[in-house]
Amino acid sequence: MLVVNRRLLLTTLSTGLRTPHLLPRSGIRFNSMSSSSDLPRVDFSQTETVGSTRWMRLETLSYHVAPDPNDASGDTLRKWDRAVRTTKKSEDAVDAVVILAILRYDLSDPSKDEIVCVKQFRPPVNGYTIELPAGLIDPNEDPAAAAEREFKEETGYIGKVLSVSPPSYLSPGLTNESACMVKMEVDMTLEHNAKNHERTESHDGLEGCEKDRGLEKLLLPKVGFLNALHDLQKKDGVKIFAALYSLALCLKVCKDTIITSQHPSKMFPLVNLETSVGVPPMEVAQKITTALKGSGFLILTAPELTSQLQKRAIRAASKILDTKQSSTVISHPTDPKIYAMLHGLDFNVDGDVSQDYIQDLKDWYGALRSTKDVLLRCIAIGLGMNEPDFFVNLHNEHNDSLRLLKYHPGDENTGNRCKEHSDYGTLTLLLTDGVGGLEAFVDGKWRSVPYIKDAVVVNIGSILSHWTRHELSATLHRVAAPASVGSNTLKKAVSVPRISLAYFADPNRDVSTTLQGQEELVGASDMNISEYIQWRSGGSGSDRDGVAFTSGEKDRLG
Ligand SMILES: O=C(O)CCC(=O)C(=O)O
Ligand SMILES: [Fe+2]
Repeated sequence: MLVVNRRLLLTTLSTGLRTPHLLPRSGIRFNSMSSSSDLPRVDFSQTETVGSTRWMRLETLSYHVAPDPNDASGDTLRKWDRAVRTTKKSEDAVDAVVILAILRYDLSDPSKDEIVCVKQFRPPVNGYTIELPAGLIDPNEDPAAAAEREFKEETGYIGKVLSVSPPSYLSPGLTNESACMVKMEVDMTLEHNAKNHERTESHDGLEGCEKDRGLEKLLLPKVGFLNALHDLQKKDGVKIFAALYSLALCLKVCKDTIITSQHPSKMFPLVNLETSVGVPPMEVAQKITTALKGSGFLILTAPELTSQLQKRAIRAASKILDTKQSSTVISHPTDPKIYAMLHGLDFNVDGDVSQDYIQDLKDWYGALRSTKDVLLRCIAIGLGMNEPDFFVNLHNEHNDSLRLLKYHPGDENTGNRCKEHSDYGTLTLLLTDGVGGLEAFVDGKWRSVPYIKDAVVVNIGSILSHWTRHELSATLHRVAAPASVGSNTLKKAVSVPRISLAYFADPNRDVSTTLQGQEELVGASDMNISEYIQWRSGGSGSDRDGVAFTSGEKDRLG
């Protein structure tokens, strides 16, 4: 978009230049005459060099600004300090190239692409940074050639230049340093690149200063790039180059836009939580609360619920549920499924299970735990409560459980794989392997809850519905199959096993099911949370003769 300087337009109008034949066809006016409308402008003849080293010069610039009618002094001269590279040949010469290089492993599958980054010690920030590969352009070298050379020096790969940007400015408040952004593609099926790939990160080609600074290449996935940067920042304390962070944000915004535009469901909206800590933006809180007041369901993406963690959790659940002769794995007495209930962070799984799978589930559980707190804050804010942490404080014992579920394959005669019920806690976060069947009873009909890759389903349980005087809905749901009454589920879905992981958030044990000043939860008079959960779930035994929904919820089912 072209931004037209308002002051320039006004000056143009008052000096009478608004005759139609002076206007370019686009209708945007340019003033090429030298007048006060050229201002502000630097007067380089007055530049003072304050200090200089081999590589850098500190200058104080003088620049003129337009007279300010409110400034009686009439002073139009201003000063600004800047750093200049001593290698710069002229005011407009480009100093450097910054390289966005994409490693292509499979030309038909861009989801496998990686972005080449470099980690190095940077004395000005007294720490390690993660940046794009970059380097100064040699005298008489063109930017594309400089990019190819620098890229090979820093990473060992041979890349093909796809585009070169106009000069862009790295920190224009501080320096006139400029760089062309060069986009490169690295074909990893080429022998040279494949060979170089086998070597470890710090490679032999580096010399002098680059070696001293411990420069090493880091290959980060293009899908989930922003999360990969956050992880590095959190775990290794690396400092992130601003251009790299903007690139990661743009990739994320594009991905969210594509997913949202493909999924415009009002009943089960897709919401991006945007943050995994603290207080979420008001707009997000409102979207979440509106959905949970409506269908009681929504589909959620959140920074901590990465695609990688989700894949690992599904695989771990599948492996654990396949463990032979494990007392942790229970056959459901009525539904065609097996399940395992894991409580707290010390998952106790009986049988021969790799600790790696237990760790995968612990990581998933940990990510859900912080996401749960942000969701509870969203709900408090969205309901207009004064205390955003009201619900969080009622959950600070973190009495959550993770139910791993595996549904057996069936055929067209198979009915419900999980019979209709409401969840009894406060919030449920559900991850599935994408096999269909989840249906919610909304506005008198069973409706399929869509599956969105890399997202989880969130729904409200009876306690939170009750605490909010049913402003939030504990909606009945089920995992249907073709023979379920009123089902939309296809035969294809039931012909394969189905894995899901339901994370149930329960409040602190000694909280009453009835918050002060409210009517009691139907059928649960005088129970604390422990007793109530016992009553609803049927205890910890395998007979599961609990209560699937409260009588009020049953009325809504009709
Ligand atoms: O497996 C599913 O998709 C849903 C499971 C469920 O609703 C539950 O276990 O409460
Ligand atoms: Fe459920």
